[in-house]
Amino acid sequence: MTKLAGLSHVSRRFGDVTALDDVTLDIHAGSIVGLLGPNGAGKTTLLSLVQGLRRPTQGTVELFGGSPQNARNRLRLGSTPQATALPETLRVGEVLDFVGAHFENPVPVAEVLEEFGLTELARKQTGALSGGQKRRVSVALAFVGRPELVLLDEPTTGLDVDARRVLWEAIRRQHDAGATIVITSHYLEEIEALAERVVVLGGGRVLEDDTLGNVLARVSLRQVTLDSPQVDRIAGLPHVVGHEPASSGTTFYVQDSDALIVELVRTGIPFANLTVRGATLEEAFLTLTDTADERIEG
Ligand SMILES: Nc1ncnc2c1ncn2[C@@H]1O[C@H](COP(=O)(O)OP(=O)(O)OP(=O)(O)O)[C@@H](O)[C@H]1O
Repeated sequence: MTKLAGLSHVSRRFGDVTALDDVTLDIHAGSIVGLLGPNGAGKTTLLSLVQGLRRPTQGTVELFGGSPQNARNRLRLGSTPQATALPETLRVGEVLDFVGAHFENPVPVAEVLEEFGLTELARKQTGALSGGQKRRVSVALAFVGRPELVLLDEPTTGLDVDARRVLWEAIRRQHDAGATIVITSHYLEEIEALAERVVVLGGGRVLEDDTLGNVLARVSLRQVTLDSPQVDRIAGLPHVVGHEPASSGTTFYVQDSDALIVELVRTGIPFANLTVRGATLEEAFLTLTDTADERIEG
């Protein structure tokens, strides 16, 4: 497997804030890596180090076998700029042309427009685009230079479901054509739709780094909601990984709901109004990262 980028024992601090804490991670050619984590987990900081926009406080970052600060290495990398960074008075086609001119062998503008469903918008000034349209232009820009590695930071935030799916299909086609992709997202369904490997960041640390299937299996929790005067005692039982107040009673996140109920009966803890349902992946993932935060803080 060819290593395209890597972080070795990387920490990055901003004053008192530790955005990344001893992160070691390699990105190999041919994969789509999903980078997940709650707000402030360190995802954007990690991408900015790989892009050479920031330097690590400790540890080393490598891009195509060299330094991310090396301009020749950066030419082999594509990334989404912030939507607000688009020059407002230029037309969509002109922006794609302008960015393409920085690369040796750019994709023809008409082809990029077609691939990302932007043909109709080619003559529109970017300042007149909707938020979702700007996002699509930003993602298209990442692919203009035929990059080997593409970093997509929350590419579909603010898009409706249909627009999101159109972008996912384009990203998948680009991957099939040879691009290696790192994508950050708050949307688990996005990571599920695209990623083969999942890295979960929390509090600046790598909490999980595994195949999509294995990570999903680990975060597949069930929710048991009930009324009880002894919430703390239930929270301390085996299988319970988290709990929070519900509209009626308390919801406990558990790996094995049957085992919890057996345990409730065995210990004689009083309870009423019990319901069980599968946790959504979003809920399961947040519980996983919250639990890890408590572990790190505690
Ligand atoms: N330039 C900066 N100056 C000070 N603190 C920063 C800076 N950039 C990031 N941080 C802090 O570092 C931590 C990680 O931020 P980062 O933006 O990498 O997280 P993230 O996972 O991308 O979050 P989000 O999902 O909200 O975009 C946060 O606590 C953030 O406040």
